Amino acid sequence: MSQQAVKVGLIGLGTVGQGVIRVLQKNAEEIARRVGRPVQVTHASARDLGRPRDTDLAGITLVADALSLAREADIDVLVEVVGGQTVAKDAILAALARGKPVVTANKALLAENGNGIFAAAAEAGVPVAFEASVAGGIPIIKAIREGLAGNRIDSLAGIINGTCNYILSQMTVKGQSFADALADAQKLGYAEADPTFDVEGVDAAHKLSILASIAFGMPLSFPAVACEGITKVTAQDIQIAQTLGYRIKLLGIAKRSAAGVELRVHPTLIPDDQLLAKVDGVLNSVLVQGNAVGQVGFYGRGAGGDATASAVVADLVDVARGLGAEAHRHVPALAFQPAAVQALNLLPISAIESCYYLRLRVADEPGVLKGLTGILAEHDISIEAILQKEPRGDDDATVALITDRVAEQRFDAALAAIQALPFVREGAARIRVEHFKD
Ligand SMILES: NC(=O)c1ccc[n+]([C@@H]2O[C@H](COP(=O)([O-])OP(=O)(O)OC[C@H]3O[C@@H](n4cnc5c(N)ncnc54)[C@H](O)[C@@H]3O)[C@@H](O)[C@H]2O)c1
Ligand SMILES: N[C@@H](CCO)C(=O)O
Ligand code: NA
Repeated sequence: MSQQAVKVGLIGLGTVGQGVIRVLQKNAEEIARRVGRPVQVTHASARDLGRPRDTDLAGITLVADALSLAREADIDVLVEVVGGQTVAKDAILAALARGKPVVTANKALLAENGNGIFAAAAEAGVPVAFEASVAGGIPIIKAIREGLAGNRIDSLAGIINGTCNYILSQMTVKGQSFADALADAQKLGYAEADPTFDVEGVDAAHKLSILASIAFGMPLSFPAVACEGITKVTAQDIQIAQTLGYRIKLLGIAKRSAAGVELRVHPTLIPDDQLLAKVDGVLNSVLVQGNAVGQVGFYGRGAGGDATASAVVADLVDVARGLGAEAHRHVPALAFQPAAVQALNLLPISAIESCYYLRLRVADEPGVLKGLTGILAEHDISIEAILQKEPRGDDDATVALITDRVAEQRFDAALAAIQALPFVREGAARIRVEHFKD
């Protein structure tokens, strides 16, 4: 067994980059036993090389810029944990062009540019590994691509943004404000460089497009993901949902049926006795429905330096074991052979069916419930639960209800008619409701 180390070039020495160095150092012996030889970061590049860091950089050659590292350094594999589009993409393509495999945690880059990057990797005959890009430390990519390869996957759904789950959990359990919970998530290293990607659902949409591709064998289709974040979820809705027996979570959902594929990210009420409702803090969880295995669930830390590094290092182990192997021996990037990846019919959100939570501010006067239920009945929408709260201080009351399943278009038509009622005030909240099999 050759003892020459596998030489890793690392670009980005932030939360994840430093985690990768720590995990490779901490578990060096176990990793060498798994690979057959040591795996070491030999070159690294950061925007500010002089910045003091807690991580031990002894023995690592610091290179002034990321592109030089990718192009010129004597490395066997490039790890990209810079984030963003420009430098990350140029460095990855430069490494691939030189026949170097790549490991990346960059879901934004893959969601936007993955089809081109995977084509370049196929051309170069080397892998691009991306386990850390979805659900942090949970080995969800490997599980879907390899562990569930015997199934036709019909759907998947899950909590795939740690920052949003942390914020919603803190608001629900500790009564913390949205702004304070977000600031904590940033301090803990969970949030993206631009946290609007997290709270507006964009990061979850990036991840969902990656999961859908490897589950259904379709090209990355990020622009087709219907995306709503958590910025409009209020403490009042969280509290009413709890009273009705639900928790609010940001979910990513991908489903395929004869009609086509639905891809959506949005806040969702989930019955509080179901698995996903109990996943709190930075934890992520993904449920996958396969036609042979049934439902499989995955659960673990979705963000943070060491948890994400766990996935990056697992990819490094895979890549290191396969160095020099013929290209056809690599697991295909999108789980299906490139020629078998097929564009599928993507459904607009208006065609999608779900149950709805609706919360309204209404005048405290007789006939309100009759007016509301009348309009829902006219649109053939049944009500599962309804709750009325007397006014406190001002003249308005609150009505909240949960509907049966209905197509979005029909629900929106009913909502427009409800909002036109003279006793309904501005500021309705409407959140989708999903029930999962445990
Ligand atoms: N933090 C997490 O929990 C987490 C989890 C999964 C995936 N990711 C992904 O991992 C990547 C890195 O995230 P992070 O949280 O470590 O971010 P970060 O901001 O902590 O680190 C990024 C580092 O890259 C450096 N950098 C920026 N431009 C550079 C350049 N041109 N050359 C060299 N270095 C440069 C920055 O100075 C920073 O230190 C992102 O793609 C992110 O989406 C993060
Ligand atoms: N910002 C991301 C990092 C992990 O991908 C999250 O909060 O889930
Ligand atoms: Na993962």
